[in-house]
Amino acid sequence: MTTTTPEAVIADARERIDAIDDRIIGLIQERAAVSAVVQQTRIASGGRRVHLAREMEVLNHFSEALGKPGTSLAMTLLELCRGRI
Ligand SMILES: C=C(O[C@@H]1C=C(C(=O)O)C=C[C@H]1O)C(=O)O
Repeated sequence: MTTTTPEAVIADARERIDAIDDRIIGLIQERAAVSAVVQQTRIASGGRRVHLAREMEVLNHFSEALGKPGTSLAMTLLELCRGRI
């Protein structure tokens, strides 16, 4: 029989959390790069960097999935991807 201490369970779970966080950070960087393509293309064709109607769709997507904190998360994500407005 294997005995597992609470300390070992916590240390193992934290390692998994760190690995998940690394993946989330990578996905955010990937999202920012894709977002930059859209923004640069729009600016190059005479448009604006920011498109508020689209941002509302992103905010709604996150709030439907995650509730009110999802809105805050989406706002931070938008700031990371297009800068402050
Ligand atoms: C990427 C776009 O440009 C900007 C960045 C967005 C984003 O990162 O999701 C959303 C709307 C725009 O303000 C877009 O219009 O889709």
